[in-house]
Amino acid sequence: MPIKAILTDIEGTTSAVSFVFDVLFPYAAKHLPGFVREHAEDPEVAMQLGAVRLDSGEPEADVERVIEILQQWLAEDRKATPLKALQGMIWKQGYAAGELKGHVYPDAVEALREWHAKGYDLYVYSSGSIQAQKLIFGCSEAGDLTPLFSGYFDTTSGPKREAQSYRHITEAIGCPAGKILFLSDIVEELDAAQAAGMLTCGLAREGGELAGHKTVSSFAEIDPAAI
Ligand SMILES: CSCCC(=O)C(=O)COP(=O)(O)O
Ligand SMILES: [Mg+2]
Repeated sequence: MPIKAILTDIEGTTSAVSFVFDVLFPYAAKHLPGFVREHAEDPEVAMQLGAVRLDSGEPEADVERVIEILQQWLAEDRKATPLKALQGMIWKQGYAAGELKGHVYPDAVEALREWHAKGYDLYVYSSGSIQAQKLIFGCSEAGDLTPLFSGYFDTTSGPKREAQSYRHITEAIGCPAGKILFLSDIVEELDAAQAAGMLTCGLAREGGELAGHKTVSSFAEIDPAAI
């Protein structure tokens, strides 16, 4: 069955882990306290602070305590939806100020452009919020790549290591799972996508093998027509 859609992870797949860990996360950690204090009453921010109180089991937490919880989650790299939403809002300011530029590997840029031109529908699935996904590709070192994508999925579709999340995404994309190719650097994510019926390809940019999945070190090695 030929591939119709390609769904890609970001961190470690289209973009360097080091960009996320050494640039994006520290930027969010540095600006989070000031951002939350300044915007605590803004409806979008207030909604996320409420979700932190709920998820942490601390319904009475004041703003300073919520900041502490968020900093703890940041340190643990917790893929919590309210943290991810707030990170996206903070990064938006960094991209707008010219302090951030999204890293996308040149081989990923070239392949994504080629696949789009050939008619494949391209989608993103990342733990980063949809806003953060649009920013990394929209304000990338290679320019605005968002016209290449047909849609974005984040943790609101479910955790990346659970097959059910990929079933939700398949339904949203609207084509059979067997026509969707999922790309990731994490074997548990590939396993979950495969369990939901998707085809998979692992990215091991430092070399090596993602057990049970075709593995490549660059997008240049992926030919969706040959999968
Ligand atoms: C949208 S860039 C920031 C990515 C991020 O916040 C993250 O947690 C990485 O998640 P991924 O699912 O892309 O590995
Ligand atoms: Mg990844």
